[in-house]
Amino acid sequence: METADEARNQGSSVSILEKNPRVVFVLGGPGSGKGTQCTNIAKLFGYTHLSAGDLLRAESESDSENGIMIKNVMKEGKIVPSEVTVKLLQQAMWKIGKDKFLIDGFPRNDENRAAFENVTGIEPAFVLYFDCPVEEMERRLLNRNQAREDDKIETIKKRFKVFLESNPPVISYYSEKGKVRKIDAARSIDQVFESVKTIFEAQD
Ligand SMILES: Nc1ncnc2c1ncn2[C@@H]1O[C@H](COP(=O)(O)OP(=O)(O)O)[C@@H](O)[C@H]1O
Ligand SMILES: Nc1ccn([C@H]2C[C@H](O)[C@@H](COP(=O)(O)OP(=O)(O)O)O2)c(=O)n1
Ligand SMILES: [Mg+2]
Repeated sequence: METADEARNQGSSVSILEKNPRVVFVLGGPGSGKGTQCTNIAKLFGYTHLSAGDLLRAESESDSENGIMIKNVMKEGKIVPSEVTVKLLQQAMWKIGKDKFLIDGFPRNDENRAAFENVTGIEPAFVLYFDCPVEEMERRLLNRNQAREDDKIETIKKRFKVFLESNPPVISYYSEKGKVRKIDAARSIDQVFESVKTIFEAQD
């Protein structure tokens, strides 16, 4: 995997990282409302929304050598190796060339977090954390209707288990840095967005 220095030596493609883009990580369990809220935040506050899951799904549908591996990992509810995901995020940031990104569904574990930091040298401005009870997340996922292979109950259960194990170390790491903005995500979409707005208005 490229380090920040190696990437810099490769010239113009890394210009976006040299600009030190503003990055907000958006975390929360499967079904907590990350994607829904990111769409609203992007519109109102001018961020570019990058969903790690969407990038991985697109990669898994391409001819990429990693396609089958990604599909299998997702079906098992596990987390794709960081080098694959970080590369996709980094490429998307270069290609889009904007300077304010919402990174949705990443970092999902401590390995994701450390890899992103090492490769890009970027620290998030803050971390938005949608806190929602598992029962509510399960109800939402079973009604999501996006024909996602991983929204079947067997995979949903596996994803919850992985989330409950892997998310706390990430939240602890950023809590110690005073960067976590936790939101009660069990309320309506509009109520959650009111809290989100307050946070972005205070930060921007
Ligand atoms: N606050 C909310 N209350 C009820 N349903 C919601 C809420 N936020 C999102 N949803 C719905 O729940 C499902 C999961 O939301 P989504 O934004 O895809 O979550 P995530 O990206 O965290 O998995 C979607 O069908 C969405 O429309
Ligand atoms: N950083 C990430 C993000 C997603 N993935 C994989 C594993 C996740 O269960 C799937 C789906 O992620 P996605 O963020 O789209 O899922 P939710 O919106 O939380 O329901 O992708 C990953 O391996 N690593
Ligand atoms: Mg999502």
